[in-house]
Amino acid sequence: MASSAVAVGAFELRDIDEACQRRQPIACAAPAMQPWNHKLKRETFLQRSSQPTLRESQRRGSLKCCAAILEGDLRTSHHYRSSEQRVYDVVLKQAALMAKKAAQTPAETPVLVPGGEGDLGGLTLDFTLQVSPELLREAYTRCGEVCAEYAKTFYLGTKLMTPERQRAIWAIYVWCRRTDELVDGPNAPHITPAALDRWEQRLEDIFVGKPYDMLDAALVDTVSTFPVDIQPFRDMIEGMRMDLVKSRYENFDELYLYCYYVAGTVGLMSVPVMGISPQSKATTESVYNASLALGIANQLTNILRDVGEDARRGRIYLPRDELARFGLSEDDIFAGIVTEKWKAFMKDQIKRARMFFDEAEKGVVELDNDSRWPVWASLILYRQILDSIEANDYDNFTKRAYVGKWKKLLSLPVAYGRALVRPPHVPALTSKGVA
Ligand SMILES: CC(C)=CCC/C(C)=C/CC/C(C)=C/CC/C(C)=C/COP(=O)(O)OP(=O)(O)O
Repeated sequence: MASSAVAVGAFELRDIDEACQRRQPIACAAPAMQPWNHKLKRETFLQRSSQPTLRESQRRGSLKCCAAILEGDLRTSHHYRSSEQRVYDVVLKQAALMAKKAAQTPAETPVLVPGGEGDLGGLTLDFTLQVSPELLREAYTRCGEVCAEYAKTFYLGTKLMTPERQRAIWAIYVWCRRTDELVDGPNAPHITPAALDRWEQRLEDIFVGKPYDMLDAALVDTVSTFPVDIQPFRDMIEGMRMDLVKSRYENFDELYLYCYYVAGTVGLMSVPVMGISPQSKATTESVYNASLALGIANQLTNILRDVGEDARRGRIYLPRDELARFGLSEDDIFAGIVTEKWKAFMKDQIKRARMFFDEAEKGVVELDNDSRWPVWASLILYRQILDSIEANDYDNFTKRAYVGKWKKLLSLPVAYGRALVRPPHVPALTSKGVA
């Protein structure tokens, strides 16, 4: 990465790398290095949660940081800036790419695709794939079946989207599911960083039109039809790498990065397919930001629901410094006893998860008409898991919080009603004109 000669203002990356080796920070005028502009409320909360305040030196960054961000490489930039700042740079980049790619004509779907050979943690790949329209249809149908099996409610929601959008969302969902299965599925004990590298190479192939199997072929078609960028996909694989080696989180900054990798990325992948309403006056980046917030909110909720289950696997996805602030230690998590300290800690964590849901809600209204309903449905349902943790009196060690069937069913018309709300600031259009 560092040896390529990409111009960064007055510098080139190779100059940057040399400067970095001399540990020489400088002010950087790269376009991605914009001042941090999240909402004050959120920033204050994050500071409370041991997020460092934004110092001038952080805003200026360093040469290496500029280079890493321009390359979209969170792995390199993490020594210099907070996770939220770094992830926000990805949001800005995705928003800019969406605008740029949306203006271009879509690439042709590849017809004859040379295959390859490889080994993915025991799975041997060997083929040349002929992608005919029938095969593609079959591939998408299979993606839909997988989505229906693992994410029923979300699948039902996608049925309200246009056929092109629903199948694209299924293809993305299936890729995420397969990526997750690498570290969480039956083959997980055999998965090594090298296997993840091969999965990433396979991803790169998908983005140049070379699928290894039918499900990949669906994604090849999706990424050539919609302005979807590869970066969030790469970042999700990075999250899996992180999961292989990391089972403790020192502070919220570390946890935030993990949540971005494994869930915030899904939001960024989905927006280009779901589309922003033509009536929306919101900036693309604010919609991306809301989608990121929904991914983070979902993942934080998932973590809070699964504390006991994760502890039994030796994992604690809770900020260690915040536990300490409430007088709690690792041993308390493993002991799994609901104490007053635990309840106070949980209240604080639930509050933060709800703040991310609140931020996400502001963006749903800006999505295209037929995309709002499934997003509202999944948001309302997942948010209710937090209520259920409260209803369980914060016992997430021995009880799994869930949303009952009737509550789930009731959420669907509520979501539908909310989805009817159009983006603000624009008069509602009727068949006779402006109402
Ligand atoms: C809000 C705006 C503007 C757009 C929406 C963009 C989207 C679709 C965001 C959704 C992000 C998302 C679904 C992230 C995945 C988060 C998550 C924790 C999934 C859990 O998956 P499973 O592990 O299958 O869940 P269960 O364990 O609950 O079955």
